[in-house]
Amino acid sequence: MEADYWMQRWREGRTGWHQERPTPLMCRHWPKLGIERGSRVFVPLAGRSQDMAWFASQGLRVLGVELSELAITGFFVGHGLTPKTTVSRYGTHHEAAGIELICGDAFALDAEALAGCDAAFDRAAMIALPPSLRERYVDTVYGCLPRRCRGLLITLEYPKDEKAGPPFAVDEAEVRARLAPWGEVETLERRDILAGQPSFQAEGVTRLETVVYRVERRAGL
Ligand SMILES: C[S@@+](CC[C@H](N)C(=O)[O-])C[C@H]1O[C@@H](n2cnc3c(N)ncnc32)[C@H](O)[C@@H]1O
Repeated sequence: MEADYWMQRWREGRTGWHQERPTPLMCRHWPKLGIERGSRVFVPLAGRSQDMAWFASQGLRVLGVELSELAITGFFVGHGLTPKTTVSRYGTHHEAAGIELICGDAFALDAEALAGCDAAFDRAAMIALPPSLRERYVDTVYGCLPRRCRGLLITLEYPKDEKAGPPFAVDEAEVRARLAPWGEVETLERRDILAGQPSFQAEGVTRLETVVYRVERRAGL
């Protein structure tokens, strides 16, 4: 999944992953993390997710990274906000109402870029990437988060031979193996969602589950 692929999907409005409401499983599990008001939440591969507005409504600050300018503009316009714009080595930063979105490549981020983050939220980000990019993604994003940073990761699981991604199936064994070098992983919920996903059924998918993990960057690495 190269940048051109995502740019084209945004240009053509093929953004079937986008939800007009905050992710219900996030609203349900986020309070368990005990993230204090004023904390900063990192949202990788942010799209124009309403989850970011939900974080702001909870008194949290947001740092997102997203390749598509269309997605970022759509987010701010959709919320009636006019962001201030600055440029750094990571890309063009757009900021309004405590929400800062970098129009840039997540793979270009480093520990300095994420230094101020206390929490992270990964929905449709890790699972948006093919296996060949996931290792690099985990090393860049999870590996650069500050110690003790904690958050939620939401994945999808389905029989891998029944559908081509994205979204890709990322099973629990893979999540645990990939994140083990960086921190702790706890499974909070596993839910069968096939009945509510007609597009997966139409592709012949016979099992579809979503899994919510609590992840915490280990201290001392
Ligand atoms: C499946 S969408 C999910 C968006 C969002 N997380 C949500 O839940 O609505 C994946 C997003 O990641 C963006 N993306 C893909 N590769 C990226 C990269 N290397 N750096 C930044 N954004 C990227 C795409 O443009 C797309 O908006």
